Amino acid sequence: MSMSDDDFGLSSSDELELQAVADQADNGTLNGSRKHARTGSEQHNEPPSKVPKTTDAALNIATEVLQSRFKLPAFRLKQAHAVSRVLRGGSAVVVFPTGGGKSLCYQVPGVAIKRLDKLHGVRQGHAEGGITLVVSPLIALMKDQVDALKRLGIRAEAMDSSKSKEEYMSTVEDMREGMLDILYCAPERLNNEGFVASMASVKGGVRLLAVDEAHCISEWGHAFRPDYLKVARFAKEIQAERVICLTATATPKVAEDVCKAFDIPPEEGVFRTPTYRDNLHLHARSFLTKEESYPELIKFLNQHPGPSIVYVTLQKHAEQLADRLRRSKLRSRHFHAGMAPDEKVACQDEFMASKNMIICATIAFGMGIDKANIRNVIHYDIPRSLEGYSQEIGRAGRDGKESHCMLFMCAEDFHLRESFTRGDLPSRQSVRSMIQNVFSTMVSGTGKGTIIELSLQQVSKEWDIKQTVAKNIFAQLELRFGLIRETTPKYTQYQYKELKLPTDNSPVAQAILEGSRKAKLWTYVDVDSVSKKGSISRESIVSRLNDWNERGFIQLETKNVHQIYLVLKPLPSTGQDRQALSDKVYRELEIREQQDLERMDQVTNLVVGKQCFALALAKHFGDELPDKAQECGHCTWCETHQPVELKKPPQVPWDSKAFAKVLEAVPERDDPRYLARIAFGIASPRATQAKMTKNRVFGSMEDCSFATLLDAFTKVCDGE
Ligand SMILES: Nc1ncnc2c1ncn2[C@@H]1O[C@H](COP(=O)(O)OP(=O)(O)OP(=O)(O)O)[C@@H](O)[C@H]1O
Repeated sequence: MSMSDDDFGLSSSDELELQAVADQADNGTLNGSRKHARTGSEQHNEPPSKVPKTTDAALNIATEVLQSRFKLPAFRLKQAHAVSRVLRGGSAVVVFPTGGGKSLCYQVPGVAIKRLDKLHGVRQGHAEGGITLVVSPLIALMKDQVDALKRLGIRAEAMDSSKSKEEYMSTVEDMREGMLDILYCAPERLNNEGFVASMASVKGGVRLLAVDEAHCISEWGHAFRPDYLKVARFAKEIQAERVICLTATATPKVAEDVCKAFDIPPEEGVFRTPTYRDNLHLHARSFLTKEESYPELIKFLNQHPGPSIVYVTLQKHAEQLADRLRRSKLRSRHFHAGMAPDEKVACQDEFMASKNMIICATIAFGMGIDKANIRNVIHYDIPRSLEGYSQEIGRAGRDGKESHCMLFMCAEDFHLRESFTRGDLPSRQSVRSMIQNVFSTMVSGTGKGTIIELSLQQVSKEWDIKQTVAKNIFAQLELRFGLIRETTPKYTQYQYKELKLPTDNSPVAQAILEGSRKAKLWTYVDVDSVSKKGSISRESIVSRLNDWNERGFIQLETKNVHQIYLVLKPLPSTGQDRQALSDKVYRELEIREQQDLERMDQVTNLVVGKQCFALALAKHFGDELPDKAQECGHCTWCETHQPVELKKPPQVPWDSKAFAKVLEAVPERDDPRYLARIAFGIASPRATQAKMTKNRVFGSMEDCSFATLLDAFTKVCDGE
């Protein structure tokens, strides 16, 4: 089976976001340049003496807010501990399982902080007010949260790219006037100079900075995003009084990294609740092929009726499986981020109301779904990591009733999983050449005004480096080496698919419609030329497009984004220095690949291990079973005391004919990874451009291990 970028449905912006959070990212240790935010009283704008000290008063107010505003009777799990620490001015890390109630840990303080000020008679006048800022990577979830808060009468807003200029300005104004309690934004927003400046001058300051999906900060996390490290720097720059980091999945190492990034003392500042849930029965089975596993899936679903989620890796497989289940007389629908917004909503609504529906979905489904009676969560394909697995099974049985989680290990799937991981690491030569060229040809200006302007899309094409990886290389140059600093990007090209565009006779709408180029599927808008032609500001055009997108009239995508980096230090100028820098960057990318491969092994080891699944999972997160029990009593291991045996396809002998054909089809000998990827069936910008993904040799050696292929092609390229 071969894989291409399209398989991941990267056409849809929220899948991009989700994928970025969920998929293995690609960068390395950035410890060297970590800048620490101050915490506790040291971090306050107010003198420490004015910080409320009595826990009881803080907790009383928090409970009062919980009951009167949020209409909930009492805190649960360790919510009260975390809220109380935050209200006393401390920073915290909260590790609660999915649906554990993390949001309340910052939402309640977001309202209670100001009441507490009043009670203690502090911050009257000038410094009154302030806001709670929430950094969250998922725009769709942000909107849901804001709507829910508004319904409760809490002054909340979100700053996302779909905001029109007017809406943006009105939110900024509200902030200035101290009219806002909670503001959500995406981490990318922190690269926007205007936003950082407005946060630094918000009336009353940022009282609390909440960082959602905080595991993205850690290089040990399954979804490391170097951009996320900028949140720690940002916290310091805007002098956030205190910070609360929230995640559902943090191994001890990840929690340690998050603590380090924000100077949170691990002993008092980390609030963790056990992930173990005794109503979840964890099962696993092993198969050679999907044809073998499908009848077992049907059997399982028939034996365990009730609302179910079946997770698969690729969008097209979600569609195909749902279709197949329907043909097997099961009520089923697919869900993935490539669907139109109203289709997604309809699907979710139907699932929420149903008592027997099966959703075949990619990982895009589930976040924000608060359905208590999901009876089964099935991984029909191998999950990407134990963190992902744990998060996904956590959606089952929130009502506490018996629920079943089945993991199918299918030998056929390993190829796709490995392709994901192997597809990220570019060749060393690509990274060297990219850095060499960027530093010599894309730098402009002098002195303080020196900038690097580039299009990641072009960089990616030219040097055969995935865009996400290229972005991470620049994040390394920024955070680890302090050479550059990313600033507000520039968009030059927008494109949209019409969904149901209403009549809009406004001059700006007319200018867009008349000045755009309509192709079969997409309409292309060159913002600068439409602006010139129609004498309409760039901002009005962009905000109208965003408005249409927001209302579901169009599906909007931005193209030709130009990344702008300010140059902070003299860049290495000799070829030798640039190469040394590139090699340091490359080393980190190699480490990421290794970690991602290990993550896959961890999933396999859970299933084939001679240990209770629930215990092994708890241990992975630095936890244990209640009363130090060694067995849960109802997982596959506990029921059989036999490890699941991994089915392995018979070893295929080395196919020298296929090897020769690859060499014949690909004349280049400059990059063994390029050759190995083509043989293995992994798309890359260079392969796509050379139309190699359509060539017969693409994926022709997928039965070989990638490492073996790499070895063989390296020998050829080295002339051995
Ligand atoms: N103390 C409480 N009492 C009753 N309901 C609560 C309490 N805390 C949270 N909830 C409810 O639990 C549900 C899940 O909460 P929330 O969305 O904050 O979880 P989460 O930990 O952020 O989950 P996820 O990891 O999926 O984002 C919500 O419906 C919320 O209202």
